[in-house]
Amino acid sequence: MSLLEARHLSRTLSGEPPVLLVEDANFVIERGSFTTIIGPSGCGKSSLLYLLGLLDRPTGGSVLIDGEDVGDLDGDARARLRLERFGFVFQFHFLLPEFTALENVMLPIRRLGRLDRIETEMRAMELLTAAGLGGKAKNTVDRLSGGERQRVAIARALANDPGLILCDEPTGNLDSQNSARVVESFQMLAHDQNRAVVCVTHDLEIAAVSDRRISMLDGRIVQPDS
Ligand SMILES: Nc1ncnc2c1ncn2[C@@H]1O[C@H](COP(=O)(O)OP(=O)(O)OP(=O)(O)O)[C@@H](O)[C@H]1O
Repeated sequence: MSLLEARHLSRTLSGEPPVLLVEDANFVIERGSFTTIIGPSGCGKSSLLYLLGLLDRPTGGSVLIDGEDVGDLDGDARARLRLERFGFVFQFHFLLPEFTALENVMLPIRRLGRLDRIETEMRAMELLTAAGLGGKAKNTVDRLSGGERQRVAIARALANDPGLILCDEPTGNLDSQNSARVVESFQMLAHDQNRAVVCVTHDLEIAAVSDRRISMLDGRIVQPDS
């Protein structure tokens, strides 16, 4: 059974005329795979990612997680699923700048509420150490470089051990060295840790090293399995 599936997935914004963001997307995402979503600016890549991540609701079709259609879930159930099953990494990291790296990674663990305070701190510290930031865990985010911030954002995305990592232009603000490091970590998360990584990107080098590319044009998928 696939981890994530888009089945006739569509999103239209009502208006005169209506704006078609995503039209009839069909694909499956398997564990252990690194997938990129590519295509020209405005073709609907982010819109598709938001649907997959339950950050937006489709106007047609469905998203399935472990074979279950999540369309009927209410907002609270969707928020819970996001917290348990997904990690998100965006171009702008959305970390809390006045909090330390450690506190930022601890936040989603505390929100899920399965670990006590000491376990939460240990888990967050483990993730930061794995990201090469053990020595900077107590730095506030505004005292970290762009590359370090994005590594904290990845550690935060992994906080609750999600099977799915969804990213939107995660290297958009990084130089080539930091960008390569982020991409390596995505490959490791997919191939060594058997998670699924789905990444919207303009960067053709990242697309080239991904296992699979989903190409979009004008809201439609044009090459589902290139
Ligand atoms: N709330 C909105 N109202 C009107 N149009 C919108 C809205 N949100 C998105 N769009 C339009 O929908 C289209 C798809 O947007 P989306 O952000 O998904 O594209 P994208 O491929 O991710 O673009 P980029 O690569 O530039 O980030 C674009 O033409 C955008 O202008």
